[in-house]
Amino acid sequence: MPDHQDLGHRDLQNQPDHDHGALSRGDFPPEFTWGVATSSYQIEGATSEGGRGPSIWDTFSATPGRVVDGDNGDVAVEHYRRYQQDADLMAGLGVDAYRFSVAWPRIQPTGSGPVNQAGVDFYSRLVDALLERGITPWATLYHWDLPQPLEDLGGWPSRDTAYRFAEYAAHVADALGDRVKHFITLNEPWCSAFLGYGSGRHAPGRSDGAAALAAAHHLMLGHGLAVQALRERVPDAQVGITLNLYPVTGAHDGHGVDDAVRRIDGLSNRWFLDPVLRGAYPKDVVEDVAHISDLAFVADADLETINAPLDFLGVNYYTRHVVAPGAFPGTGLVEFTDRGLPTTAMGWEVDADGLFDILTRVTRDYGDLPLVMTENGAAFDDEVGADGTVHDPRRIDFLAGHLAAAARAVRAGVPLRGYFAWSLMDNFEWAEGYAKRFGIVHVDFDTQERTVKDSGRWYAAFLAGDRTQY
Ligand SMILES: N#[N+]C[C@@H]1[C@@H](O)[C@H](O)[C@@H](O)[C@@H]2O[C@H]12
Repeated sequence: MPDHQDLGHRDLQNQPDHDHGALSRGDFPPEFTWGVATSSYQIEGATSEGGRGPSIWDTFSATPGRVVDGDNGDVAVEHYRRYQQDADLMAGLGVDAYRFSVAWPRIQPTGSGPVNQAGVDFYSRLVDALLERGITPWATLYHWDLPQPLEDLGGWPSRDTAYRFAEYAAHVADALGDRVKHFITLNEPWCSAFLGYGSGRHAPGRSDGAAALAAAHHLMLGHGLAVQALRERVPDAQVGITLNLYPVTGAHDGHGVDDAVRRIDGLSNRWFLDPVLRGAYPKDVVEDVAHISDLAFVADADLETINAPLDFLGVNYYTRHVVAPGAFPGTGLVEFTDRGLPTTAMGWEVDADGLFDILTRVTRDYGDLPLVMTENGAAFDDEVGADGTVHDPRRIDFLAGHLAAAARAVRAGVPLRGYFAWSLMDNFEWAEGYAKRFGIVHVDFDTQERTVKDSGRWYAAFLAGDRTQY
């Protein structure tokens, strides 16, 4: 069991900028974990094979207008059948670890009841393939592919789903816990709840603020119950949760900006950080959402369950939020703005300093819990050249700049323990379909041919100890 002390506010000295330009893995602790990350629905395909049941993303993708170009994960990048080839790719990159997700609908096709042995066998084969190549498996239990039958029974707004998730976690622990010792319960519950049930931009595509808040709560309750199930079955496991976190900055210093920053920091970050790491919802944000929900779904012992001791916090970082009061000050409306910085293909500003800011903030405000960058990367419009290579200098610049920021955070005292590049290979980018490429390995979606991009070669060289410029 973890024994970190919550040291409260830490005085993290912002170390002087490193000798700008020189960076190597030697700038990180020797035991630092270097990896790549993916998720089941984004890469596996074979959605009707091996006894897998339907997920909310199968349903959402099949709904006209929900996903760009009507794309879906039916084929994806065929990882279900190409996992040995992909494990070879990872070995070639020289990664220490691979963060993948287990598809709940492969383990329990209806979301409850007996285990589908073919599904268990696939992940068992994948884990063995990784271990044979000296690659440590990190398993995410939930990366958004909820079994559709559970959505039909209410989905994450329903408390029962939290209990079904804990049962599923126990099955995964029983099946893989002899070889998998790193577990992430949830990936980005903010997206599952607020994009899935709030804006409807993600599966299951509902637009109901009260349902979104209930979903967020039951996702976190499921997290806490799953931590218990994992610890009972895999006592030597390292267990964490992954949150997408954002530094939030005011667009100017005019009237109302501080409140805009507080509101967005509250809903983006503290609504999940505080229950998971402090066992309480942030009071100011409870007031902000009171007109949407009275949180009647919160039962007495829930926050104690959610505040289960963790071994690490996974942080997904992509960009910063820059905000200003909305057109009607005092209404609580907030506008998201930009600073005219270079952007990725997702339209997100490239802001490596934001990585330093969010890592130091979490350590300063929430104590010495080890942190792991479970995702960081960028989408750019990559093309395979006539010579068969993929030149992606902007992704190299992105990775180098963010790794430099991570090294600065380590020097400032952040207990950062690992970094997983998002993503191993181009894949199904949710509502953007296959139009957005995040991989350090290019995939021809027609032929399934994999081509290591220049950024993949750069990452491999970095992992091999080469010094790089940034
Ligand atoms: N968008 N985007 C890229 C990336 C997405 O592909 C991952 O599945 C999510 O965990 C997280 O949102 C980040």
